[in-house]
Parts: sequence; structure tokens; C-alpha cells
Amino acid sequence: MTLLSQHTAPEQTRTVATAGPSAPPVLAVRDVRISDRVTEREIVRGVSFELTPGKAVGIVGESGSGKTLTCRAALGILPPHFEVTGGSVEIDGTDIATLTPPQWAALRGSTISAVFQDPASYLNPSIRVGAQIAEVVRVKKGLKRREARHRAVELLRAVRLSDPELVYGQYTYELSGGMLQRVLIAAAIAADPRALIADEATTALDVTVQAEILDLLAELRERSGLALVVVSHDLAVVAHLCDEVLVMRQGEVVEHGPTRAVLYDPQHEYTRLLIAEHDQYGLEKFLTPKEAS
Ligand SMILES: Nc1ncnc2c1ncn2[C@@H]1O[C@H](COP(=O)(O)OP(=O)(O)OP(=O)(O)O)[C@@H](O)[C@H]1O
Repeated sequence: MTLLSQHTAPEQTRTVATAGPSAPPVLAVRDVRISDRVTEREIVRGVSFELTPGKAVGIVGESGSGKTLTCRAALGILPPHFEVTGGSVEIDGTDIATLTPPQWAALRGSTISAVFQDPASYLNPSIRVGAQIAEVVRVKKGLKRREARHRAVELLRAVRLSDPELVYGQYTYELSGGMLQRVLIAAAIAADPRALIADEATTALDVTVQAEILDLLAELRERSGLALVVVSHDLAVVAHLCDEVLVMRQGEVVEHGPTRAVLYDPQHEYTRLLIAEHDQYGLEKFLTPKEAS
């Protein structure tokens, strides 16, 4: 394997060339700062990245470094006592701070959507899972009940559930963790969003199911140009999916650049530490031969 350090000029904090004017970012996070109003502590201290169609950006870093809060800020759903105290988030060129709640409701799901860990807590246990997806389609796409049902079954098939008709009529307790995560992805893509935030979306799953879900996300990206933000404590997941990676520590981005450059030629001590921790899991097996050469 050739080390990327042989090809990459060292920089302390890398920045990545943004896409040309032909591809405006679906999501632009610019120097976002997030504070806890109660403790008056600044938790996220200046995160920036741009997500153009079909691109995948990974966010890695230790627990509590602010990955999830950054994603929640991008979705306009910060927990109650947190607020964005600096910078901006733009979706399709619109600063989300200027959006009214109905405008937000229209954007969420249809332009940007998300899948978090623990799917069971995002699905209603007393409603059949298919009906929950059909409801998203009905509300967001304006389809009639029968068409929405048909579309929901199609979505369950698209996330590679082997018997979508059967799954449509099942309740959460009847499904495995991997199946639930697929259902959640189906719900998240039901309104054809252009960007999907996957926050530790495969963490709770066993390795085989995790690999299947990652392949599914990669396929959605390839097929429909879905842009991805992938949050994971697992560098291998990010190596598998992302073009670009941000390494966060204590609310700050310590390194940002093309995934293979960051993983093969880390500039920051903390990134090196993260990579050393992952070495035992064989990070290189997740890089394609092209990337690893
Ligand atoms: N709902 C909340 N209430 C109180 N504190 C919170 C809440 N959400 C996040 N925090 C705090 O904000 C900080 C950043 O949390 P965040 O969830 O963004 O980290 P993370 O990098 O996603 O961590 P993890 O990998 O463990 O999910 C942490 O110190 C956390 O304790």
C-alpha cells in the first residue's frame, strides 16, 4: 500500500475546495457555534462544511465532541436549552434562521432528512410500520391513501426488506434491529430528500447488518445523488462511505479534508490517536483498492 503522505502536502487544518457554481450546496454549515443556555457553556465552537448533491461528508470524534448537536442544528431541532450562537446553516441557499415553523416543516423530510441510532424510539409501537411510512408519503408528497400505501411498499422494497408487503403490516416489536433501521431509512427517504443525515445509524447493529445498511446508503447516493452526512465514532464506516471527513474534539474541528488524505496522512495528533485505536480493526479493508493505492 502506498502511503498518501507521498501524495499529499501537509497542512495543519485542511480545507476542501467547494463544488463549482453549477452545484450549489444542499447544506452549508458555516462556522456554527452552539451553546447551552443553562450552563452558558459553548459546546460546539465553529464547525463548517458544505454538502453538494451526491457528496458524503463524515463527522468523527470522541463521545460528547458535538457531532450530534451539529447535525441537530442543521436540522433545526436542537434540544430545548441549546441555541446556535454563531455562524449559519443554509439549506439550498436559504439561511434556516429566517425560516418560519411551517417553512421548516416543509423542508424537513423533503429536502433534508435524518436517521438516528435507536430506530425503535423514532417509530410508533402501536401503528404498523408501513402505515407510518405511508403517512409520511401522504403528507409530504400529497399522495392519496392507496397510492401512499403502494409507495410505502416500494420504499420497503428499496431498502431491501425481502417481504415488503409482510413488513408493511408489522409492528416494531415484530422486527429485528436491522429491519427497523431499514424501515427508518425508508421513512427518511420517503419524501425524496436531497440530503440525509445518518447519525450513528448503524452503531447498534451487528457487523453484517451494518455492512448491508452502509451498502444501501452508498447505493442511494449513487442512484439518486442523495447527499450524506455520516456521523460515526467508527472511522471504518466513514472510510467506507465518505469523500470528506471532519474530525471533532471538544466541540472543535481539529482536522478536515478528503477522507483518504485524513486517514492516511493525519496532521493532527488527535486524528492519529483515533486512527491508532482503529488500526486493530483493520481500517484499510474498508477503503477501496483505488483509495488504498
Ligand atoms: N439533550 C441534551 N441535554 C443535555 N446535554 C446534552 C444534550 N445533548 C447533548 N448534550 C451535551 O452536549 C455535548 C455534545 O453532545 P453531542 O451529543 O453533540 O456529542 P456527540 O459527539 O454526538 O457524542 P456521542 O458520540 O456520544 O453521540 C455533550 O457534552 C453532551 O453531554
